[in-house]
Amino acid sequence: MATQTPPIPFDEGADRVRRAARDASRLVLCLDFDGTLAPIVEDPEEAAATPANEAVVARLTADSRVTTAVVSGRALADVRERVDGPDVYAGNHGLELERDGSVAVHPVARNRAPRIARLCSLLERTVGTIPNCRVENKRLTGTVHLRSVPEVVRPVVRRRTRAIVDRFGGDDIDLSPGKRILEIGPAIPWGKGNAVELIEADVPGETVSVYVGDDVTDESAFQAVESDGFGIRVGGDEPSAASLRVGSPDGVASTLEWFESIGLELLDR
Ligand SMILES: O=P(O)(O)OC[C@H]1O[C@H](O[C@H]2O[C@H](CO)[C@@H](O)[C@H](O)[C@H]2O)[C@H](O)[C@@H](O)[C@@H]1O
Repeated sequence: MATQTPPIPFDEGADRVRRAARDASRLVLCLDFDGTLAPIVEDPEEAAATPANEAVVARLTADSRVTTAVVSGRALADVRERVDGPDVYAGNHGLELERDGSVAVHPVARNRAPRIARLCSLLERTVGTIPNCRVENKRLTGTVHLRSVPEVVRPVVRRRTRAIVDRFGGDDIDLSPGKRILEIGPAIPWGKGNAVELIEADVPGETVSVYVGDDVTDESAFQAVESDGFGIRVGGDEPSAASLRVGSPDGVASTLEWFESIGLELLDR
């Protein structure tokens, strides 16, 4: 596990980013969706990127020196509907990756998809009947949403979900936390960080990589970029593998605009 220290505000670390950009000829920009491009909302169906984020991602994608990727915990098909046009999409926390028009799916995750489907249907019939508890079947992973469940009831949902996943998932399926969610997925050592490494490997020349995200599953991606780039965490100064932070999806838009107006100018200087 990488050292986790409190990230510093992006503005305070911008000089380091400037120096790294001068040594590079290309920018790899990987972006999480919920809580990063899109503000967190009660109903996951209603989540949408802010207009400023949508616009700046489109402008950066149009620049030939930039590779943009959206790397989400949502199913690839879902996140694709929500953000238009990046060069690469990664869905289900990196288990599916769309590059150059073709989609690669982690083979173990593909094999375990029927188990996930079975678990999601069991969960729908059990915790899913608790008012405001929603089960999202994302094919390769599943999510139990707690955000709208009254606080006193959440421990019951957690307990029942854990019992079902232990009983019917065994050693093959993991349960992990997220922002007011429980994520069910194949127990394999693969996450967003692995997807980011594959994306970086496709880009030739000297690159500077940036990953922006807000949740625990983004930590492996911060780790992947921090050796020769920058993790930017959306949120407060809780310890993270990211060295930099911004406060909100509006702060993400300002930071992406900084890359557009200042960062790109410095490439190859
Ligand atoms: O990796 P991400 O793109 O950030 O996806 C992580 C999960 O995001 C969604 O849930 C989160 O956002 C919802 C809408 O704002 C919110 O209601 C929920 O409480 C958050 O945890 C999505 O629904 C999940 O499938 C993703 O895994």
